[in-house]
Amino acid sequence: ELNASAANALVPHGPGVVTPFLPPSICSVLELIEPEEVYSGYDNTQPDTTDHLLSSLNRLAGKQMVRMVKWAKVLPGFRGLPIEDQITLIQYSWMCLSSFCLSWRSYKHTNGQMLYFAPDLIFNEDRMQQSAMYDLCLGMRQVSQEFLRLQLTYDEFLSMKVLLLLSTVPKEGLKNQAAFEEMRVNYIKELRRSVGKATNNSGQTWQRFFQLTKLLDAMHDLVGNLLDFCFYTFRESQALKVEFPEMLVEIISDQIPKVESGLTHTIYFHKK
Ligand SMILES: Cc1noc(COc2cccc(F)c2F)c1-c1ccc(CNS(=O)(=O)C2(C)CC2)cc1
Repeated sequence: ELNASAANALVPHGPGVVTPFLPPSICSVLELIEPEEVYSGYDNTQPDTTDHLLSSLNRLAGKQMVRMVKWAKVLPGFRGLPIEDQITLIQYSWMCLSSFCLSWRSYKHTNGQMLYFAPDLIFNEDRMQQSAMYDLCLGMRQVSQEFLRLQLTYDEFLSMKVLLLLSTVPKEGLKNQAAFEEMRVNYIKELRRSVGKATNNSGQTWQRFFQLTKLLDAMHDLVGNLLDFCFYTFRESQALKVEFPEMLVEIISDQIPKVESGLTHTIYFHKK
C-alpha cells in the first residue's frame, strides 16, 4: 500500500515531467524524533553511597520520562490511539523502554563494558556493586553485549523500541484493541525492513529477525526483576533515603496495584 500511495503521490510538474514526492520513511521519522541524551546532574563531589546513586538514577529517570512522553506523542500511529490507551502503554512499558535505551547507550559509548546511564553517570563494576542491584546491572550489561555481538543497527534499535512500547497491555484489552494491533503489525513490518537492510536482504534476514525478537522477549524477564526492585525501593524510599521525583511517583503508584494484581499481560514473540 505504501507503493500505491507513493505512486499517486507523484506530483506532476507540467506535461510529462513528474517529480516523485515520497512520504518520509518511518525509520527516518523515528531517527528524527529520538530524544537527545539527558544529563543526570550527578554530584561527583559526594561519595558514591547507595542512596546517592539510586536517588540520582531516579532524578535521571524522571527527566527521561518527560522526553519519553514527548517522543510517544509524535510517534507515527500513537496519536491515533485513545488517550487512555496511550497513558496505559507508556505506564506499562516505561521501565522496559528506559532499560532498552540504557543498553543502546552502553553498547554505543562503552561497547557494553559499563552502564552508560548518562554522560555524567556511568556505572563501572564498583558503582554496580555499590548500587545494591549488582545482578540487575549485570543483566543490563549482558543485553548491551548482545547488541555488540549482533552489531545492532540504529534503525533496528529504533523499531525494536517501539515494539517494546507496544508489548505490555491490560489483560482485559485496550479501549481500541484493533488500532493498537494495526500499529503493532506496522512496526513489526518496520523491524523486518530494518533487518532486511542490515542483512542486505540475504538469507540471514529471517535468522536475524528471529534473534532480535528473542532479544525483545528476554528484555521483559529482566525488566520484571527491575520492576520488583523498583517497587520495593519505592515502598521503602523513606527508610532507604532514596528520593523519587514527582513524575516517577505518579507512574509507579499507578502501576504497582495493576502489576501486583496481575492485570498486565506481556506479548511475547516466542513461546517460553
Ligand atoms: C535512568 C535509567 N536509565 O536506565 C534505567 C533503567 O535501567 C536500569 C535502572 C537501574 C538499574 C539497572 F540495572 C538498570 F538497567 C533507568 C532507571 C533508573 C531508575 C528507575 C526507577 N528507580 S528504581 O527504583 O528502579 C532504581 C533503579 C533506583 C532503584 C528506573 C529506570
